[in-house]
Amino acid sequence: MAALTPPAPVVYGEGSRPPRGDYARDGLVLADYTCPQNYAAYTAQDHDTYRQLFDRQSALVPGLACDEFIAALPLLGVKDRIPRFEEINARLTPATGWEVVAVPGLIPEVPFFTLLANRKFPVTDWIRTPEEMDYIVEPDVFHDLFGHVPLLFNPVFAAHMQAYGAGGLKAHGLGACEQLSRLYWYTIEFGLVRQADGLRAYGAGILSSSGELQHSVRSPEPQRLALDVTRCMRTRYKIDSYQQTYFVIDSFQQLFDLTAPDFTPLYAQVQTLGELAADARNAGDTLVSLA
Ligand SMILES: C[C@H](O)[C@H](O)[C@H]1CNc2nc(N)[nH]c(=O)c2N1
Ligand SMILES: N[C@@H](Cc1ccccc1)C(=O)O
Ligand SMILES: [Fe+2]
Repeated sequence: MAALTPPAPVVYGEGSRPPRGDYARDGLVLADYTCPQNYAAYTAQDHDTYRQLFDRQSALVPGLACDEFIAALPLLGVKDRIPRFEEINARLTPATGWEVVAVPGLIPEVPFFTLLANRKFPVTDWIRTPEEMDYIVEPDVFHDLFGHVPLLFNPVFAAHMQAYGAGGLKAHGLGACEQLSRLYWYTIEFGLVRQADGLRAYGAGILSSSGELQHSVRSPEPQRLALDVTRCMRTRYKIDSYQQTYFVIDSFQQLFDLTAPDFTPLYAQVQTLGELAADARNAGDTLVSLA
């Protein structure tokens, strides 16, 4: 797929101007919450935390992470210290037009989706403390770089992520952010893909987790459903435990195709059908077995 030319930067209207982070750039005021990666602020302990996380997690991925992720992981470059984002962009931008940009943490939906729509992936520029090695509440630089960035080297997934940005801004306008965030959660963060040689993880929340990678692909405990967009958008999720339900795709092209149609009628259908618990069993679900 030819590298898509990123659209012109988005200029915020007054209403969506964020409380901080207004940057004047090339004459445009781009209030997008991004900040330069504060590389000097990282301590030796921070770099060592990244190295330990990278070594532990990359040893776990064979047989559990999808092939595209394993193929792209080396493109993150250095693994004995936190990479400079421009080191990654030197490879990523020529590959799919994506650019990693630093943000101070979780940012509001509109700036987040606007960045995605412009092929800019927001990467948190701090790293967890050694005490948080096994669990963090918010995404840190390791979750974002290790979990999210490798698949941005894949042209189909890269195009899908940009479509998410535009879709997110549309959902915001329709008041459907909650529904769309469930789809994001169960695909981009916790999605599974069925390969010829079995189930594998592609969701960043799984790929960057030492415990959930094995659980999601091997445990008989959770249910696994073939991805149905409406079913997925009805399904609540928990942020502080392993998923009780995983949604499974057959390929990134299928994911791209399933999410291409206009979601407006689906958002209405989700409202009518109502929400489902994270572990709900529902008639019409297509179960995916472990074998
Ligand atoms: C879209 C997703 O569901 C969630 O709402 C957004 C909000 N803001 C974010 N901000 C950052 N920095 N990183 C993220 O992953 C997200 N996720
Ligand atoms: N096709 C969706 C937008 C979208 C694209 C890709 C991923 C998620 C959402 C819509 O019309 O709202
Ligand atoms: Fe994430």
